[in-house]
Amino acid sequence: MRNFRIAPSILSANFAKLGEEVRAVIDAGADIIHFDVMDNHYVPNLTIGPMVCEAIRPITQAPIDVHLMVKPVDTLAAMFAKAGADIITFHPEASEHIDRTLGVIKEAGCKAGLVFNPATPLHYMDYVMDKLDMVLLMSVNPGFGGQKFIPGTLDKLREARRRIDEYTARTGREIWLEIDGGVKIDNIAEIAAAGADTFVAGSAIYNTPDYKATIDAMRAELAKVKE
Ligand SMILES: O=C(CO)[C@@H](O)[C@H](O)COP(=O)(O)O
Ligand SMILES: [Fe+2]
Repeated sequence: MRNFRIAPSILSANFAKLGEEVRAVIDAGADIIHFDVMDNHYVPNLTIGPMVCEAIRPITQAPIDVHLMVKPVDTLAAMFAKAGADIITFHPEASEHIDRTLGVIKEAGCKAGLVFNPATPLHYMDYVMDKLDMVLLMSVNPGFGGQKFIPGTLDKLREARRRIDEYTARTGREIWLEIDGGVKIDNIAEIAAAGADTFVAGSAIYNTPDYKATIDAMRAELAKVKE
């Protein structure tokens, strides 16, 4: 049985009380804080930077998973590592030198990952598997919370799971497979069955009145998944 991790995206949190919102989802049983960084260049939206990461760092011991939707990547990746990020992922199309960017993140002491948009082919991971700690598949086009899950992502997840399992069997190294966009209580089991082990959920958690009830319901769905 795979370990399943739930990663609320603070993009849908109430920014007027962000610290409380981070604490609330962790107290409600979440495993990871997903931190969406958008630059109004690589994606048409603008969110939060390293200063906000630094501000929430003392609030929780849970890993902060920084999803960089920015171009260029390297300078900001280094700044987020300094600000206390644990995991930093970026979109391969946004980096001129993917291997170098992965190196910048790893040398700064963080776990590194690549993010695949719905139409981005998985071959970007081929020659850098040894530097990857996470593969993140977008199940919506990046830039906004609250979008609908793109069903074609399920086949892509199965293919990513196959590649990661083959790599792990060969090397003994684990790579997390995260899914991001439109994850809800009613589709999380199907997404897990297709291969994901880490589930970003923004609106599905933060737009509900009882975060614990929502996270418990997600875990109950995950408990039904047969591998
Ligand atoms: O990276 C992104 C969007 O670009 C996400 O992390 C969203 O924040 C997920 O939001 P929901 O689809 O779960 O509402
Ligand atoms: Fe994200």
